[in-house]
Amino acid sequence: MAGTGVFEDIIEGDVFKYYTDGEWKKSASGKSVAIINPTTRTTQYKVQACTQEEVNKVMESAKIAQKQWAKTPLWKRAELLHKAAAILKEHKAPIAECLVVRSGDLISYCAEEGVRILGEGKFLVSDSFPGNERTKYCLSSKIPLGVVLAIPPFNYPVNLAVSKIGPALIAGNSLVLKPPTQGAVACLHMVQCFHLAGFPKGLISCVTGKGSEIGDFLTMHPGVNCISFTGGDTGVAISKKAGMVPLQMELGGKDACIVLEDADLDLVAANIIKGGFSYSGQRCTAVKVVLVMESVADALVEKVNAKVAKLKVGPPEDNCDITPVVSESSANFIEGLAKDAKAKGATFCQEYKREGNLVWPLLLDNVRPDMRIAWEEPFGPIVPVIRINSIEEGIHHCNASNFGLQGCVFTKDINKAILISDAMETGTVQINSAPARGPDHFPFQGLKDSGIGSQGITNSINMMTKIKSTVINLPTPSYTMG
Ligand SMILES: NC(=O)c1ccc[n+]([C@@H]2O[C@H](COP(=O)([O-])OP(=O)(O)OC[C@H]3O[C@@H](n4cnc5c(N)ncnc54)[C@H](O)[C@@H]3O)[C@@H](O)[C@H]2O)c1
Repeated sequence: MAGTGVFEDIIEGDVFKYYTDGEWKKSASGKSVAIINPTTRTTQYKVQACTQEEVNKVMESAKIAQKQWAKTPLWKRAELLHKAAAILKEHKAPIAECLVVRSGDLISYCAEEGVRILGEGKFLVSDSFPGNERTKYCLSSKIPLGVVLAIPPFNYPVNLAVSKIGPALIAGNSLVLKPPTQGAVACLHMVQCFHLAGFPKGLISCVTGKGSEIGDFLTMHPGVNCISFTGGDTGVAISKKAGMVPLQMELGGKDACIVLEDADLDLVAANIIKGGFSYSGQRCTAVKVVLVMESVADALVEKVNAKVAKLKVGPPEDNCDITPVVSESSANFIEGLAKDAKAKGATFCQEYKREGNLVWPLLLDNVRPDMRIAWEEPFGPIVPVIRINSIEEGIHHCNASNFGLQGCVFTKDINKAILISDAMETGTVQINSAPARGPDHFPFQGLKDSGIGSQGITNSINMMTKIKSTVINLPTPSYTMG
């Protein structure tokens, strides 16, 4: 149960506390933010509404703690991360087993990868550049950035938090976490695992509150040296407001699934179900548009429909496949897309049905480019199908999107698959599988409005460091003789 056992300290009354200076505290604001249960649409939990003053204090502590942490040997940093990973895995029950095991492994991998890549630097000699003798030796190494601000989204609140925390800490940074309100409770439990591991005070903090009150204040705070954000369009706005700090942005997507005539349609149908409807479609890498060759479209739609009919719809407690989407506004948005498609003549393979935040799975056939669903990210269980007459048409649709996260192509012809993959303007293309993030050490990045930079453990560690060089100047050229 949330807030019990070793997690007792993180809650008082019915409000979860925030974490700063190694302690769980109540905000001086006396206010809280409600977390609404998507099924019952009533308040399930509450978190502190932190003030700007409290954010300032958190930033101050983070700065001080980072200076000490940067002087902590790499192996010791790794040791503490391994400890946190073990504690997280040990206490998976109250957080949710499926969220935690992968995250524990991710933290351990960060520790191991960090020890390897941060233990190495570069040595350059000057005579490789024209006009120079060998009079200068350049030693360069990776050093921390300072305070990293981590902002994960609601749909993977633990995994997408530790994918920022692990790299930041192993690289010698301190970390301020601002969890998504829907998902904050899982985040706060995860933070307690880091607390129990014994990280120094102030090194990790977790502030909760209203985006309108502390969102911009955090992202524009002069104490922040790096922002790692995963979410929607908010990220585009943040990137315009943030100062001269490195940004890692993993944003929305409109992942296309291109299906050629020779594709294994059973495999495609299974991947559309998994890729389009798991998590009720609330995944950045969900299949968000199917671009299928006209000649196989009827057969594919029939296979997908047969599988949609088998999806269990209802509350998460009943282990259903399709469960209520995160908020009423999200359900309203999805409904808007469905209504627009209806008005413009899309074929509804199932009847549109909604109760509260629960939206029944829906496949829309014969979608055309003038419909909003052809371009917008529903973040719900609706998958549009656009019938195409050539591969070029499919690639053109994919590349006309303002998003460029992932895409996938289904064909038995590897040569065509490679050509299509190269032509698709997306951060990753999956061949014969639905888009997906991971394993967590794979590079993961979005082009265009889908992001800045690249995630993946190695890339994130590198991104959260800067290069420092020391040049040794010799009075006379010196060449190694053997
Ligand atoms: N590319 C990826 O890796 C990836 C992964 C998961 C989700 N997503 C995207 O995330 C979106 C869904 O998640 P969401 O609804 O939580 O996204 P969101 O953009 O609404 O919120 C993301 C985070 O930003 C915070 N936030 C909101 N306003 C803020 C502000 N002004 N300043 C600072 N922080 C602020 C939120 O509290 C939350 O923690 C979808 O668009 C999805 O595609 C992307």
